[in-house]
Amino acid sequence: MATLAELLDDLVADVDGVFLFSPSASYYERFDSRDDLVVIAPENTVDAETFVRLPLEFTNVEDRIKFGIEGAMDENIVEEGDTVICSASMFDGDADTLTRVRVGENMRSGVYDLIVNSRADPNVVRDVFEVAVELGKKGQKGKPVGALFVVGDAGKVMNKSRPLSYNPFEKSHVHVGDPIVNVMLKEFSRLDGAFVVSDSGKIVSAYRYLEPAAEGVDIPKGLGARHMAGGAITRDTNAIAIVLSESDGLVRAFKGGKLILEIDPEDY
Ligand SMILES: Nc1ncnc2c1ncn2[C@@H]1O[C@H](COP(=O)(O)OP(=O)(O)OP(=O)(O)O)[C@@H](O)[C@H]1O
Ligand SMILES: [Mn+2]
Repeated sequence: MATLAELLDDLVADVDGVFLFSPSASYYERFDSRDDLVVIAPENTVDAETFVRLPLEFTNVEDRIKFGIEGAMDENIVEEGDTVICSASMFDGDADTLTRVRVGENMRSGVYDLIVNSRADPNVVRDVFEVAVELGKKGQKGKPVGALFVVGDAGKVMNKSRPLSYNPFEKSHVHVGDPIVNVMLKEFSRLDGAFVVSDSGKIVSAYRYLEPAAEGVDIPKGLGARHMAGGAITRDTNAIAIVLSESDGLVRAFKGGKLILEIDPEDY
């Protein structure tokens, strides 16, 4: 029979990295001599040599860990096949959880890059992405719907688009992330055109017909006008586009005129 300490030894044996999620200074100092230490936190308050930024609140520890590992992959700190031990706090206070994780290429969803390296606020990108995923999962009244969200650089996006109908958000000051707004976005997704969202998350307009220049846009063949317009506007402006396809149900994101993420909402 193994003792508890032996079981823990097995858990942490032969790891390629030790990932500390938001460690306190005193906890961090206890590890000081290791050179495979990675701190993953909103800010590098412990002055760690290797640091990955976590720009969002994650109450769910699994989501936090997945997001942090994807960030570490993006920064070339770990790669597929590596095994890391993650230390995190699940309840209040200091680290209370150790998890052994094998890094897989399937963890590189593109979501970290999208959220961290976009012009708009990371929380705004996350909220819009989640609305698109939820819409993709449930559809609208059981039927599949498509939707196009253009996020960030809203002034320029407005200049490169025109209204298809009156803008229901004209005089309102509503922001993505409000539960009521998410209901409105889902409701309006049945209507034509794009939603335009500002860097700070204000919904600037619905019903926008995008008219970006399409030259130099590198979008996979087979995608239609919604995806082309969404992709092209991100080359013409510093916005990103998050697109839910009505026909194949996938959520895609575009940045700089390129497809950077493609996920099935059912798997997310
Ligand atoms: N330039 C545009 N700006 C904003 N919305 C557009 C534009 N072009 C198309 N759309 C919207 O996309 C909808 C679907 O068009 P289309 O089928 O050509 O796109 P798609 O890329 O094939 O998307 P899906 O996979 O959802 O069918 C249109 O009904 C319209 O609401
Ligand atoms: Mn289509």
